[in-house]
Amino acid sequence: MAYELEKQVAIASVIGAIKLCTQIQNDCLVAAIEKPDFSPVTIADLGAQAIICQAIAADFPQDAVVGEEDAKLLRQPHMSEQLEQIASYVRVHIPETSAETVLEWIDRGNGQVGGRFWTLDPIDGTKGFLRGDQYAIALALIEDGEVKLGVMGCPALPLDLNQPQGERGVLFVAVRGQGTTQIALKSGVSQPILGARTANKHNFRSTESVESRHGNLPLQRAIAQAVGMAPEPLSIDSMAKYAVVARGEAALYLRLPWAEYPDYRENIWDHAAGAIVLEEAGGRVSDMYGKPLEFAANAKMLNNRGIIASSSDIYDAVLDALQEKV
Ligand SMILES: Nc1ncnc2c1ncn2[C@@H]1O[C@H](COP(=O)(O)OS(=O)(=O)O)[C@@H](OP(=O)(O)O)[C@H]1O
Ligand SMILES: [Mg+2]
Ligand SMILES: [Mg+2]
Ligand SMILES: [Mg+2]
Repeated sequence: MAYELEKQVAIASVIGAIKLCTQIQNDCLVAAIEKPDFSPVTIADLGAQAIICQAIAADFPQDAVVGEEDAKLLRQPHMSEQLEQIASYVRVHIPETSAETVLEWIDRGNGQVGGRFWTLDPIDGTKGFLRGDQYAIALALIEDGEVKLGVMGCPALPLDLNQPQGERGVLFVAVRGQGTTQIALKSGVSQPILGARTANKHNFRSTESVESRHGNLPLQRAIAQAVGMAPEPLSIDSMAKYAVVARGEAALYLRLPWAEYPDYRENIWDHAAGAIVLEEAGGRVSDMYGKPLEFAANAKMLNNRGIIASSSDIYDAVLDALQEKV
C-alpha cells in the first residue's frame, strides 16, 4: 500500500508525543509560556515537536518539516530549567537525549514547503490543553500540493461523544484513497469511519472553536441556522472538530474570520491533518468562498479565508448560505 512506511512512522511518533504530553499533564507541569505573538506554548508542545521531528529525520532524512514551534525562546539562558525538563521527558522515549539535541530536533521543524514535506502542529488547541480540555497532535504529509497522509492524535476525545464517561483517547489515520481509520489508544481497536458522506439527522449541528477570537461566532451560528441546524453548536478545542464531523457527531465545522482581523491567515498545520481525516471519511473541506485549501504554497494559507468543513450532502447549501451573508 502507498505511504505504508510514512504511516507507520507517523503513527509511532504521534503516539510517542501523546505519551509525553500526558506525562507532563500527570506531573502537573502544564504552564503557559508566552510566545512573541502573545499566544501560549508549553514544554509539552516543544517536547512533542522534538519527538516527531526526530522520527521523521531518522526515516526520511530528505523530508522537510513545517512545524508550528521553534527553539528560539528555549535557547535563551532564562529558559534553561524548561529546556532541561523537556530533555528529561524526551529521554523517556529516546534515551540519552541531550538538551542540545532537543533544540536541534525542534528546529528541524522549521523547514520550507516544497514538492514533498510534512506539516506538524505538536499541540493544536494549546489553550484547550492548558484548560485540561481537547487538544490534538497533528501531523500530515503533503506531496505535489495535496495532503496524502494525516495522523491526528486526540488524547482527551471520547471514543463516542454520546458516551462522555466512556473510554477516551483516539488516533485518526487517513491516507489519500485509502479511507480514514479511528484507533482507540488504550485498546488498540481500530475501525474505519465514513460518517461524513451524509449528515446524521440525530447530530444535525455544527461545531466551532471554544475561543471566541478564533472565529466569528455570530456569523457561524447564523449560517448553521440558515441550513436548519440547532442554534447551539458543539464547542471543541483543536482539530478534533474535523474528527467529530468525520464521525458524523456534527455535520459542520465553520471557521469564519472576524472583520476586525482582516489580515489573519490560517496556518497549514492547523488544517492539513484534519482536512484529510474528514475528506477520507466522506466529507468536504474548502475555504469560505469554496476555494480548495492551498497547502503547499506557504506555511500560511495566503489565498484562503475561513474554513468550511462539512458532510458532503450539506456542503453546497452551506456555501450558498454563506455567499448570501458575506
Ligand atoms: N485570531 C485567530 N483566528 C483564527 N485562529 C487563530 C487565531 N489565533 C490563533 N489561532 C489558531 O487557532 C488554533 C486553535 O484553534 P482552535 O479552533 O482549536 O481554537 S480553540 O482551541 O477552540 O481555542 C491555534 O493553534 P495552536 O496555537 O496550535 O493552539 C492557532 O493557530
Ligand atoms: Mg494549531
Ligand atoms: Mg500548536
Ligand atoms: Mg500555538
